Amino acid sequence: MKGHIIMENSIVVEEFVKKYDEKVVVDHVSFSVAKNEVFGLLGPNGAGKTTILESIIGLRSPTSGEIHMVNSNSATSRSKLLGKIALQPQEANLYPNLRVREMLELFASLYEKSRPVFEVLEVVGLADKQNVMVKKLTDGQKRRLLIAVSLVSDPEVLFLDEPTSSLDPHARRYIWKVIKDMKKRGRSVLLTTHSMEEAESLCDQIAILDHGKIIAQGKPQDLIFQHFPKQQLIFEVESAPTEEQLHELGVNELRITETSEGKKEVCITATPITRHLLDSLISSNLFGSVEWEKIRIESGTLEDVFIELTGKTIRESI
Ligand SMILES: Nc1ncnc2c1ncn2[C@@H]1O[C@H](COP(=O)(O)OP(=O)(O)OP(=O)(O)O)[C@@H](O)[C@H]1O
Repeated sequence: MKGHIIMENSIVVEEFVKKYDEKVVVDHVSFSVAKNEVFGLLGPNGAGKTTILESIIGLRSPTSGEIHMVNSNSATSRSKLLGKIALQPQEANLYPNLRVREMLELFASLYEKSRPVFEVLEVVGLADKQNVMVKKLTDGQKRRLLIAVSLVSDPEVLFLDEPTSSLDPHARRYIWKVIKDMKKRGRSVLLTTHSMEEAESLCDQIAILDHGKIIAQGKPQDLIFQHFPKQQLIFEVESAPTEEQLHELGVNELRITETSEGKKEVCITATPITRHLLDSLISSNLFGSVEWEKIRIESGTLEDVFIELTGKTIRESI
């Protein structure tokens, strides 16, 4: 393990292999998570996400390979990591007969340094529930409280295992806020998810896993662009310019169709749609009255990348 790599990253996983009996469930996985970065492990059920996450924390030991976190070896230096990392606890760790604030104060008292409880309550959106008994919370609020518990130690790295699965959109929004808040504070987050949408909007870097192997890794937008470089710009106009006029503006691939209201729908394909192309289209005055605020750009998604790599949707794989 090279010293300088460890210094610059919160987590470094190198050639990690995990076998149960002779079954390989994680197969030579390598990645690193930088400080101030949200890293997503994506994949269907059984892909190996939880095994990787729990091995990084030191709850499972690698069959081979190395895992380092905040400059310590996960397998051999667990005590050094106390207070520096946090994993969202299970629901069984909640005390139903305590009030929300009391429960967080109890957990905060376990650490030498902790984040103010009121601040954590604000981040997870439970400030107005601070005097409510834990047992009276809804499922979504309990999940947020569990994440609050993991925030009180003000960890350098936060681990979240499918933090938003089966949550309603309201509760999900708060979890997303927690993740963005961690990043703003210069901390790292490693999360596992089945949701491509979640990964696309939250993660700086992702690794897509299938059958224990990383099949794609990088920034979500880079992965999408690598696999689906073409983008479509779509808008409606009263009357469309000729193809020749558009070619002169640098448009090489386009489709113009008539809508049910008798307007024209212009669909321009480019690799990718650049700011320069948009500027020249808008300033050309070729389109008459275009409702520019209604234009849309369509491009590939992470789901499309997953389908291309595995031949199935992530839902079909679950
Ligand atoms: N303790 C264990 N003993 C034997 N096999 C295990 C053990 N833990 C996990 N596995 C197997 O390892 C593989 C990876 O499991 P893991 O839980 O890491 O996947 P996952 O991607 O997190 O899935 P999910 O999304 O369902 O949580 C699965 O085939 C699972 O059955």
